Amino acid sequence: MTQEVLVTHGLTKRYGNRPVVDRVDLSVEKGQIYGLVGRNGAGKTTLIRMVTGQTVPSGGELSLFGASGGRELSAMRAHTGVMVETPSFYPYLTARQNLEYYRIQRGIPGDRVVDQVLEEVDLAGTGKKTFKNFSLGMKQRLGLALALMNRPDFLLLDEPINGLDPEGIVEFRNLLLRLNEEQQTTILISSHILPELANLATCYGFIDNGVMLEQISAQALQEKCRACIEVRVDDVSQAALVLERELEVRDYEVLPGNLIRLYCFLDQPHTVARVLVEGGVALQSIESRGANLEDYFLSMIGGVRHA
Ligand SMILES: Nc1ncnc2c1ncn2[C@@H]1O[C@H](COP(=O)(O)OP(=O)(O)OP(=O)(O)O)[C@@H](O)[C@H]1O
Repeated sequence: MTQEVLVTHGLTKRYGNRPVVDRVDLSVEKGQIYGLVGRNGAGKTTLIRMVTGQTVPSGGELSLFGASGGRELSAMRAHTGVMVETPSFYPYLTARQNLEYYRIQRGIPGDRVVDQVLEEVDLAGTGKKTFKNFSLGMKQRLGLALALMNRPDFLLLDEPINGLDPEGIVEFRNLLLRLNEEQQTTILISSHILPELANLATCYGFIDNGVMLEQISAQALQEKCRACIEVRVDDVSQAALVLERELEVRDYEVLPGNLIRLYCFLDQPHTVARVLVEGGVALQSIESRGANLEDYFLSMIGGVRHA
């Protein structure tokens, strides 16, 4: 049985008359790593802030671990860990001293937790190094450590990878995968760069202008973004027949606009072209397309009319 950690129905936030989150339906299941993808200003932070209780919704419903209102919902928020902006740490304190400060301030019992979370984010060895001398990657990992201090079941991270170098991205990604695998932490992570979430998210939600455009599993997205040969022909039925008969092609799909995508013969577009022409098909264009998540995202938001 799947267990829903977060569900929203028609969740809306308006500033003045302008909806910045507009009737969003979203669901995050236990164990998922949910990638919330959208351009700057799409409404990701506002959405996350409504879940964490930092922003009051203008409309719609929200439930966390099955609790949808009042005290019950507040109690469930105690099971979440949040990293919305890079938290303000003291520049002249070490990682440990900074976390110890927040532990006391938040009333989290036992000082062992500080060492545990530092270990988990690979900062246990930073010793006397003070925060001002940390790399951006280390700063982000310290932010994550802070979000982990209350041992959350559900982590919400707003653009934590933003600005990290490729090595920092890999480190952060591995950390989240480890948390997800070893501690079954459910994670919602936002980004405006879809490929940053590749090999990490198990499900994606695409948001633009406050509107949820699509929720799709990582597997389905990979399928959609597979490398292919795209051919435009005068007669798709005839072309499909020729490809099946002459090349025994089975892995293909027919799209609107007289397009066929082949997921085989990727290194032989000339063979595909020749067979089609010899089979009496008028070939209008043939193109090899690489797998590209970012193109998919851009084509999707490009296709939406902005009000
Ligand atoms: N307190 C506020 N008052 C008015 N408008 C706001 C407020 N907070 C956010 N907005 C607007 O809401 C829209 C969505 O902002 P939000 O920060 O949620 O987007 P985002 O997807 O997180 O983008 P970014 O990555 O740039 O933060 C933006 O146009 C922003 O200017």
